[in-house]
Amino acid sequence: MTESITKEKALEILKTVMDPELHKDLVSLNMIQDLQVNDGKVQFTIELTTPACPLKNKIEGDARKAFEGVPGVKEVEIKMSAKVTQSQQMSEQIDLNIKNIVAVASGKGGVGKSTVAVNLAIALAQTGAKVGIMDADIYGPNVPTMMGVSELPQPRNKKLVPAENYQVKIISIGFLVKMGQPLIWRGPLLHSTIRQFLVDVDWGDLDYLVVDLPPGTGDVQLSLAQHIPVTCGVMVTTPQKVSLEDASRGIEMFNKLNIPIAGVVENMGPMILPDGSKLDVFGEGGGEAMANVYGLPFIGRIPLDPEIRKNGDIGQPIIIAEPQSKPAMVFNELACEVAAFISQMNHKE
Ligand SMILES: Nc1ncnc2c1ncn2[C@@H]1O[C@H](COP(=O)(O)OP(=O)(O)OP(=O)(O)O)[C@@H](O)[C@H]1O
Repeated sequence: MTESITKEKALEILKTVMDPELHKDLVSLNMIQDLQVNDGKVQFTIELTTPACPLKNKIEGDARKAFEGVPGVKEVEIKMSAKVTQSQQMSEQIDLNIKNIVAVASGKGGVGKSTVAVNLAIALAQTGAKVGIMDADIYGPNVPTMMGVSELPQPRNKKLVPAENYQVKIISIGFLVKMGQPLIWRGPLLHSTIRQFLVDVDWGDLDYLVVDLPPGTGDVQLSLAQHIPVTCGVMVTTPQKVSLEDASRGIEMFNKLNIPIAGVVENMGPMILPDGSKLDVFGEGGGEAMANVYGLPFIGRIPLDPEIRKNGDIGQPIIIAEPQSKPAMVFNELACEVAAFISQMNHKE
């Protein structure tokens, strides 16, 4: 049987190719975009940190060489492009007093993205930071329910005033639509609403704004993330294969937008039963393995726990309702990881 080349194998190979200036591999540096492997043909784009990269030819040559003699590789097609930092461009366009925007995303619905966003926001606020959460999930804006708020205060000075609970300021698309009433969000309406959520909301000064993106990695999510000056992303997945495949598309979405990823979170891992044994529902470890393949930090494994659902439903996130529980501790560590990632990023700039 002849060996065939897979996307995972191609990524492993690209991980051996170093950027000669940054002394890190191209995958960890998020320089590999649009990787495709079909019938022995490997295609990808190398995105350079600066358009006038003097080492462009060397990087391309090294990447090509890495595939030489690899079984199953028939052809290698490399495109070179240059990075434009979306968030930098946009911050200049909108005058914001928000220091850092963290976008929480998932490849598909129901994996616990909002749960992670809400608990992350509260954990960050509990460290003393000024925090807001923007619920941009047009398909299921459930942040208000999870945060225990149902309406916005009266506007002030022609600006929307966010609701507030657990020291977190809250804005949600859910405040604009009646419960259970579907609303078709066409692109321009969605974008103007999101922009309004940034510009026309009296956020005050914020250290962190956590954004709960709609699930998925299609055009809606892509253009939404493009309309917000995102500092970094957090990818939420469950451990099972289908969810992981969707999550890897999510990682590629962030890469396409040049948004650095603070890490991957695996939610709904094995449930810990009262006798200490584990009940495996969706599996375990898939999120961490995926993070490793993409050279990303793995920043949290949250077990499946009925208390998370119960407390979410009554507007008391687990980090508030049961601060000593295992999931609450994981959320605290997750918040530390995200904050550390951002401070390292800001340090580099
Ligand atoms: N680790 C967990 N253990 C038990 N229940 C959980 C866990 N994580 C999330 N849930 C529950 O699963 C449901 C879906 O979670 P959540 O709304 O956070 O997911 P989502 O990915 O944001 O979904 P959507 O696609 O609707 O945006 C909620 O009822 C939530 O309380």
